Amino acid sequence: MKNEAFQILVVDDEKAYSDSLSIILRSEGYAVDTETSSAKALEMIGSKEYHLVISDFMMEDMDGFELLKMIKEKKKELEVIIVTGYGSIKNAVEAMKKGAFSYYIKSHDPTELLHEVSKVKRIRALTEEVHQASESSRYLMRSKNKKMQEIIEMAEKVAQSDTNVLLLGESGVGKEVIANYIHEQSNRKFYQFIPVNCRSYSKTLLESELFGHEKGAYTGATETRIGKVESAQGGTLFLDEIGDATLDTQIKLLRVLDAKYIERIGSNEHIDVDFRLICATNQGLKEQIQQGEFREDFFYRISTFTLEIPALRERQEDIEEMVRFFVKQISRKMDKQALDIEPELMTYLLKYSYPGNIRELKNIIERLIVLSSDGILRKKDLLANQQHSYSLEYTLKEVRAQAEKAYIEQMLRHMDGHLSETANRLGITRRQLFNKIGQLNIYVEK
Ligand SMILES: Nc1ncnc2c1ncn2[C@@H]1O[C@H](COP(=O)(O)OP(=O)(O)OP(=O)(O)O)[C@@H](O)[C@H]1O
Repeated sequence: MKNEAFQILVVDDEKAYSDSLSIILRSEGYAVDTETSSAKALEMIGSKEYHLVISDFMMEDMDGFELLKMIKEKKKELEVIIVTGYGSIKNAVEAMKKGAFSYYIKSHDPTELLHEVSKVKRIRALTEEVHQASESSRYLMRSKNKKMQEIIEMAEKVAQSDTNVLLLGESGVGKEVIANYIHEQSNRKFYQFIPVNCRSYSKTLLESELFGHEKGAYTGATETRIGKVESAQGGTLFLDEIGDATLDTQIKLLRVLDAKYIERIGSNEHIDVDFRLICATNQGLKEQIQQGEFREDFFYRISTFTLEIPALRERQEDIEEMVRFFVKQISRKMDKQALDIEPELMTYLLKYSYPGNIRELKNIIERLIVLSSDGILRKKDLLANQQHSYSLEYTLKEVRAQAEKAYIEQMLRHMDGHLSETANRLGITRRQLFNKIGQLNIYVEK
């Protein structure tokens, strides 16, 4: 961040002093506002994005402790440097214990203050970097689960070689996140990580997406286009849902892996390619081989090293931290203030089975944040507004069961857990309701 983008608010009821401080700070290029009243300063902090407040400790309308406390309540991450006379160093030290960044003694050399300001700026830049990394949808959160820890360790090891990797696991468990992690840990990290979802394209389109085409290669090919394999030059190609590639496309990929060159569609020119291949699937490739839908030779070629990522329900020790992580990540993205999680909601989230895995957990949190109007995430919002968007791997029977379960739970809550009334409203007998509660594993609040 350039100094001009670093916004400082100087608060001092002695105007002459705040003016002279602001001249010094501006001479270094910082953007500075000054304010003589603490109450006004608080208003300004609420309406403008400051990076630092430099505040006098003794002011008429509010003492430094109180102002510091109110600033930190409003904006926890906003740093405050306390300015004080020589006589009240003890108070300034106390203020640091309460969250001030540092203090500056009025009679000292102003370069001391400038030094502190540049420290705040540097730390700010570092935290922003960390935030940006953890805001990426490719960020890999560490795990407390033993199996997951082993997988991450193995991913780090395999990253050092050029081996092809096959990632197995249900939808939403983080296969793409792991593939990207392998790339980032490898020497290929200076080149690109190129993901392609084989399910998103028809056969012709997938091949053109992978290998590119020359202008006029087929109807609609109005421009020469570079394929993803070429874009992954030097880096990593990630083929998601590889089970959806047709036998023809599999042969072509196998040839590329052997010969290490491609031909764009509509051209005979050989273009040398060098990349690492990571594939992923949530289907049983072995069964597909038996049914003749997947080539055995291709399977062996892509699965030199296989990692099976566990479902979220098998790593329950991670759920609580993940919930807190996504609450922070998503609320920052949506520009919402810190949010609290109601304990009943956490209990529910810890018990839930997440058929859609981490993606589903993330979606649930996002929905809760949108619905929360008072800074608290509540269980009732989740259940009352459950949208019926299902991951595309259920049978109709399973979807029906989920919908029934959600509706019965909603009615039970509405009827304050009164079983006969609930059965009545649902148009079933009490006995049928009991059966449903058992079959669908419905949670009845006591
Ligand atoms: N370890 C993790 N830390 C933080 N976020 C994660 C982690 N694993 C997965 N996610 C998040 O969960 C979501 C699903 O992850 P990802 O797309 O990698 O799953 P997938 O297994 O590749 O899914 P699909 O099979 O449907 O392609 C993403 O939004 C991703 O950011």
